Amino acid sequence: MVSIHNLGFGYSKKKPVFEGLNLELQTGNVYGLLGRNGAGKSSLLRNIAGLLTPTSGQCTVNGHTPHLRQPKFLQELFFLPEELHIPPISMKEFVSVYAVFYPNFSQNQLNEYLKEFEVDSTARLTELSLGQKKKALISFALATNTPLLIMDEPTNGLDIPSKSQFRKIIASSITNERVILISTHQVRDLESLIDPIIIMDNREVLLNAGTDVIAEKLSFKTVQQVTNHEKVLYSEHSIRGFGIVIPNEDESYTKVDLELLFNAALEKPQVIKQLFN
Ligand SMILES: Nc1ncnc2c1ncn2[C@@H]1O[C@H](COP(=O)(O)OP(=O)(O)OP(=O)(O)O)[C@@H](O)[C@H]1O
Repeated sequence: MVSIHNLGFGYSKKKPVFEGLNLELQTGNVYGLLGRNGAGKSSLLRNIAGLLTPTSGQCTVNGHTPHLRQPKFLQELFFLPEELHIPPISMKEFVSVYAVFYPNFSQNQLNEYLKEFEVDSTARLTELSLGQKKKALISFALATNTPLLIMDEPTNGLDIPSKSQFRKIIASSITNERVILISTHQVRDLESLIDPIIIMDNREVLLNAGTDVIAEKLSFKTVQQVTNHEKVLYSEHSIRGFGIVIPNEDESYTKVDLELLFNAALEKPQVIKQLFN
């Protein structure tokens, strides 16, 4: 559904944000996009949403070129940015203005999500708290039923119960016709939801793989002593000992620890690229 080949982008010619970036996104998945601050996650999302124009390469979404912003493409995409710009109107008025742009918008689904998130649909959106605003717009975004839904840091500002409601709602709304792409720093909050995992660093995509493939290739363990140093891709001290990432050589599958995976990818980018490409 999303196909990116050799994509280059920069805010100035001298300083590219990414170069030669390749990425394929298939329907039926909730992708988690990870990367350190400034890695280019928001810029990539905005390129896919057609809000920024690539300097080289191609990006297509369901056959559309995003930056041309053709009406048919805009109907198929909902982009929820990290910083929300909300008009001083109620959700009912918001629906009457914006729902017409989305042919598969469902009022019933919107009501269901707002109820699940316990958001007052009669209040002016600008008078809601940050978390409530986010939940109102996440509900609207999901109710548009667009084939591509992009959310930049959606769980920022959500309290603990809302994060679990978010996971539940997203998990129930993914279909075989849809791609949900979520950029996040809050890997612990979304660990059970996002799969495949995309890691961006140093102007490129280091990894784009499902957790089944990751577990096939890497083991995540807690050990008391780090031995066999040459095999250990990454280790970090914790209260329980050392969390380590090593190549999976004995076909025993461990649960993927996203934080360890992320740190391992940043510490040994070439090894991770070789393992997965
Ligand atoms: N409007 C802009 N004008 C110029 N440079 C920008 C602009 N927005 C972002 N950048 C630069 O582009 C690079 C990538 O930024 P981007 O916001 O895409 O990263 P990110 O991975 O989303 O970061 P974060 O995790 O901090 O949100 C950074 O070096 C940033 O300084």
